[in-house]
Amino acid sequence: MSHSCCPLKKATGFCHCWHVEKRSSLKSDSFKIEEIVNETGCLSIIVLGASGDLAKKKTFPALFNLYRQGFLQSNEVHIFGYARTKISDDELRNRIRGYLTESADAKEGVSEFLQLVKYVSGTYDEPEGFQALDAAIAEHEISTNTAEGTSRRLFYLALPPSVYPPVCTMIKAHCMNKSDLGGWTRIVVEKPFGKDLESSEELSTQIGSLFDEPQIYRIDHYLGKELVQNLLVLRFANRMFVPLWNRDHIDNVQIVFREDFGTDGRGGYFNEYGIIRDIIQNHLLQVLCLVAMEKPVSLKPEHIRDEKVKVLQSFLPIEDDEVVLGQYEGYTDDPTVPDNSNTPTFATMVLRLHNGRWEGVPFIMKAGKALNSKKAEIRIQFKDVPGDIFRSKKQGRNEFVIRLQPSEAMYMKLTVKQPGLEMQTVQSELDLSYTQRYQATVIPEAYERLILDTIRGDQQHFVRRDELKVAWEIFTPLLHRIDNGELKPIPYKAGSRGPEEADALLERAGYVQTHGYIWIPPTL
Ligand SMILES: NC(=O)C1=CN([C@@H]2O[C@H](COP(=O)(O)OP(=O)(O)OC[C@H]3O[C@@H](n4cnc5c(N)ncnc54)[C@H](OP(=O)(O)O)[C@@H]3O)[C@@H](O)[C@H]2O)C=CC1
Ligand SMILES: O=C1O[C@H](COP(=O)(O)O)[C@@H](O)[C@H](O)[C@H]1O
Repeated sequence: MSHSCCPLKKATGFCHCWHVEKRSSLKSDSFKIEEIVNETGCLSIIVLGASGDLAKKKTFPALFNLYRQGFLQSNEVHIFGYARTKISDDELRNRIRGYLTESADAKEGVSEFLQLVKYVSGTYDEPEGFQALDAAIAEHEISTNTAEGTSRRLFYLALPPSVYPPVCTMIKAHCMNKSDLGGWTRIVVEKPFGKDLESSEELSTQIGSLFDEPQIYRIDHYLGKELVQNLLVLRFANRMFVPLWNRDHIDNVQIVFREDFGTDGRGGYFNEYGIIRDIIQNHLLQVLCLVAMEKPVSLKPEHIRDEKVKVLQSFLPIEDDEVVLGQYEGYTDDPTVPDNSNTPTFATMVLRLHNGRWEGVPFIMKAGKALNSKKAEIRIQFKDVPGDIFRSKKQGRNEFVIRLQPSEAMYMKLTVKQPGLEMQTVQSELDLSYTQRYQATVIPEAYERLILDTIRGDQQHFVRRDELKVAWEIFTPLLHRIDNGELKPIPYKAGSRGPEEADALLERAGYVQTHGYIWIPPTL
């Protein structure tokens, strides 16, 4: 490393500047699940609902990033957009172009990538559109494959769940992989998968009658986030956490999602679902499973998903007095939202597990839109030190915080001696901030990682049917009470912390807030 920046080096022979070294680390080989084989040959990715919000903001950008990094090869892959909107190939390309890259070095690839994208227009419940789609895919397969080529077809349903059944029926009837020489047909379905236990089971049965479970990828993009994927490693590859991760040491766990904007033009969708179905029943519950589950037998997808199901089966019913709902003022100004809407845009609730590891430990789930900040994190608060000779309890407890976004980090809040002559204690932290520690690493977008998993046939980070069923069992009684108007959201100001009653619930559940200390993400 050159130390020419240091003015004292000449006099002392040493550099006195601080440098953040770009250290190489000891890395293990990446883990490969034995059954997953790297395949080659023609790959068709079909984005259904290509005219929509998710497709332009997440699906196409993720595909572009995979292409840019060489995971999608131009001699193998073709991407098809499909929707009812009547637009040309170029119109679709122009719609998505602006979402593809922010970095200058990636600009060149954009036009090449867009040439791989074609558009087919059609309805979701009639054969004609799907026959045209099948013909377009087949044409690509014939032109790409050598005589003995395979055919891999990935259908990404970026659509409202209400159209999943007709779309799956049409795919099954008209668009399946036909090659005798190998390949597959897979479908990716988005959340929310149903509205309650009954509708979700109905949807699962309909889709299950058309596709086998290994062909269905129920995506929950929180499972593709870097720090969520780190949870298994953190918990099961670090000896120091093993004795601490249980009811003997942990007082409470919080899993928090906050957004500083409202429903932003998605009011019609959101009002039908609400914050519990949109965020808590899927994203936060999946995170909770990874925090609470036992060590799986191996990293095989089925072993991991078996452990998640056991956690989900251990929940006690949610009590109404452990739920606070909110709705931000101005939510019903959206013309697609009825004035008398009872839909919560905020919820805090306590979930309780009835098992040996977690009995008595509240898992506090908190999610809200139009709040005063945007972040998602897991906050594990430890119990007080018995016989605390420093009386440091007043300053705050040990907390292990996993910041999922923004500024990915994990930090451990500790009580330490305040530097100086006095014996005083102060709250501080051990901090692993990703922007600082992994400066040269670009953290992949969740969708990028998960789409790559679907191509590779890795189901580890996708939700299995029985997992989904138990997830709905937990929330359906509460959701029905809200839908029936038995529980009402409390109004809160947009840009606030949410209803004050939520803080009171946190306190009742045992969370002790640290006063006068805040973690600040380090800057470079
Ligand atoms: N947007 C987001 O940030 C996220 C979305 N999701 C999920 O992804 C899926 C797609 O979301 P999003 O893109 O926002 O949805 P959109 O409302 O943008 O719908 C996508 C496309 O589906 C078609 N469509 C819309 N409503 C209907 C309808 N009632 N009947 C038939 N077709 C319809 C439209 O295409 P056309 O009219 O051209 O056929 C539309 O462009 C949903 O399941 C959503 O919950 C999940 C995570 C985040
Ligand atoms: O699934 C959804 O997630 C987004 C938040 O995703 P994030 O990756 O930005 O945290 C949320 O805005 C949306 O309402 C919901 O449908």
